[in-house]
Amino acid sequence: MRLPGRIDAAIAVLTDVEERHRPVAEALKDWGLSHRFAGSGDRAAIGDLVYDALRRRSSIAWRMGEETPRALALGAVVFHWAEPVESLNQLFSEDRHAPEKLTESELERLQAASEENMPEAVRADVPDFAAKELERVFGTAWVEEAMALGGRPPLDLRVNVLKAERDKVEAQLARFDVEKTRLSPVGLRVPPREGARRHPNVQADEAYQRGRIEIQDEASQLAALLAASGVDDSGGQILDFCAGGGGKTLALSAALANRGQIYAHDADRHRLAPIFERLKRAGARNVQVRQPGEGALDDLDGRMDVVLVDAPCSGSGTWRRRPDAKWRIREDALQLRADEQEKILHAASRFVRPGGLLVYVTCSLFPAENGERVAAFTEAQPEFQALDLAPAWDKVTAADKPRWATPAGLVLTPASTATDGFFVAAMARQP
Ligand SMILES: C[S@@+](CC[C@H](N)C(=O)[O-])C[C@H]1O[C@@H](n2cnc3c(N)ncnc32)[C@H](O)[C@@H]1O
Repeated sequence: MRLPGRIDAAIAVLTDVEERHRPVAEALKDWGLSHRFAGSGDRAAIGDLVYDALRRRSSIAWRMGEETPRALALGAVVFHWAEPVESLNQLFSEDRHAPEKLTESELERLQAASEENMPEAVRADVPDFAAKELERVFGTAWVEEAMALGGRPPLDLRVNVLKAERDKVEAQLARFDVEKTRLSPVGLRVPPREGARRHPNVQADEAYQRGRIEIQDEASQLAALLAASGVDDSGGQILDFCAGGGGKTLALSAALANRGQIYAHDADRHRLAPIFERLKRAGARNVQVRQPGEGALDDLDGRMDVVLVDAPCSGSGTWRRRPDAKWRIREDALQLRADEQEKILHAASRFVRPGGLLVYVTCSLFPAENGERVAAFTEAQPEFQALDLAPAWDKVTAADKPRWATPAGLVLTPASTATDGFFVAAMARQP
């Protein structure tokens, strides 16, 4: 397929997403199944175009004067892939898979390159209520922070130090143009790709198959390292209360060098299911999986050095990877999330031993899910005190402290730390 056919396909996928309220990944998969002639390069390029159109949806719509799938796809190609608008109609006329030729008004809109007079809220490319939340954390820097949430993400890998060394894996994966991550001492990064170039399929690589690497954003790696720094080098006991598929559990296991004991728990046994295979591949031997159920954790009451709560959240920090979620989220869902987060914090806190740590993590940037939850929790349970993470940060990384660090928690963002958006806080229980 050439570019016109890919644009036409992107319009079809965006239409499916809009009209049937479908997640992008599913709509793309279906398109691939019903167009088997398209190669993997085509599918990746169509995916990139759809994702880029959604990442920049409000600013593209503003420049095009309409928010149709066609306007979004054309705008993404011209404004963000720097495709010269003058040659598009010629290309379209030479390709039978092309969309309809550009109208006069589309040509005019696509050629009027200026973003002058674009309102801040449009340039930020986030829903209005999110703009307010972001302004509460980042003040005047909120537009810059919001815009970075509309960029393309890198592909980050965590080197599993139980099985491999970072330098060696970096050399083995040199053909993927990997580089060492700046903050995480165990990370490698494939930088974001330009235009229709795609990221390598690292899961097919021997390094992945043999458990030497995991796919994990640098911010997640840091969150796990910060949590693990709450136990000493001889090991300790950590409860990963919301372990899901085990991303952070595996990172904790490696950070403890297979010493101590980690308990992986989740309220949803289906989410936990992949963990068994992943633990095996990673060679993690210090993890016990605790399936949910009445009394499943009773023996851990008041005994854990660290309890990690990687809470369910809006995911606003990961909008680069899931831009469709950015436009689907509703303001009233935030309150429901906040209530859920509060309940989980209280439920998890009973497992922290006196003198131990409750580490609270979200992949959100909204204060309603972050600092405010910590403040509400410590007010309700005064035997827990928010702990300044600065010393822990210095223990896990040689990098400077992040820009958005306060004694109540660290905020990592695409703009300030070149990671996904993450919040990490620690609360110490009185000895
Ligand atoms: C952000 S995800 C966890 C991701 C995981 N830690 C990782 O690194 O791959 C949040 C998880 O919290 C779980 N969860 C939701 N409510 C819970 C509850 N009340 N108790 C424990 N886990 C819960 C969800 O099932 C979900 O797997």
